[in-house]
Amino acid sequence: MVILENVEKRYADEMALDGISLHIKKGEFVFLTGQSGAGKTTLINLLLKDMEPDQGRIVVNGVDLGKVTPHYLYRYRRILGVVFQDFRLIPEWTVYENVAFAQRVLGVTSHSISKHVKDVLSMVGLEKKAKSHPDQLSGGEMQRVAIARAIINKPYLLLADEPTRNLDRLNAIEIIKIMERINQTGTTVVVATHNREIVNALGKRVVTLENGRVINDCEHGRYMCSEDGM
Ligand SMILES: Nc1ncnc2c1ncn2[C@@H]1O[C@H](COP(=O)(O)OP(=O)(O)OP(=O)(O)O)[C@@H](O)[C@H]1O
Repeated sequence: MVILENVEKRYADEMALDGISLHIKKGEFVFLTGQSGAGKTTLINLLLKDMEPDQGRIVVNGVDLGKVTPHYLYRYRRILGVVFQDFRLIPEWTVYENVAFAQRVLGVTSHSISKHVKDVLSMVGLEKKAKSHPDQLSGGEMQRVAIARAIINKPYLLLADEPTRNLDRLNAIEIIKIMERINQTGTTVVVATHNREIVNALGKRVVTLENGRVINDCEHGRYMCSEDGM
């Protein structure tokens, strides 16, 4: 479960999040929507503990983020998988190496890594691209590698910030279907997006932000929870 209680975040005199309270259940799939500047990225960054809130409390899987010291940050981050709009792959490494790295740092044996990489690449439909480098892949393929990397350690929570922004329509749909499949394996998924079509197609929970506040929170919602009067 993810709990935010009255969370505030300000940049200089800009109030980015203005008293956000939100509960996300284990296994939920949640879209975060809202206009540019509404506070979606700030919320994701707080969940990553990339920054601290000025007020309020954030608890993820029983971990109170306010109590996580820098020394234990890496442990907290192990329960997260993260996907960004710009993929963030290491260009000099192959697909295999990019995905395997998250397991290498945990000291997993080469034999197990090989099996796990094969499994996640198959889940994202890229088993034949293990030896390719990022510059030999399409944008959609690069994002699928980034997803494979994000899920290889079986995260409790998968966070994605505009994962389809740099993709065409068909690739965007493919990426979101993969995230839905990951969610079906039990991983809680939070996706910040402007993509109206994919939000409407999935019929998942939609939390809409405006000026740093939650203005709508709909089960089985549509974009901004508004088009069908929800
Ligand atoms: N590093 C920063 N310094 C100052 N203000 C910032 C900073 N980052 C974000 N902001 C401001 O905080 C508010 C929320 O920004 P945030 O990036 O969270 O919105 P967003 O909903 O993710 O927008 P977008 O959809 O354009 O990515 C905006 O008014 C933005 O200008």
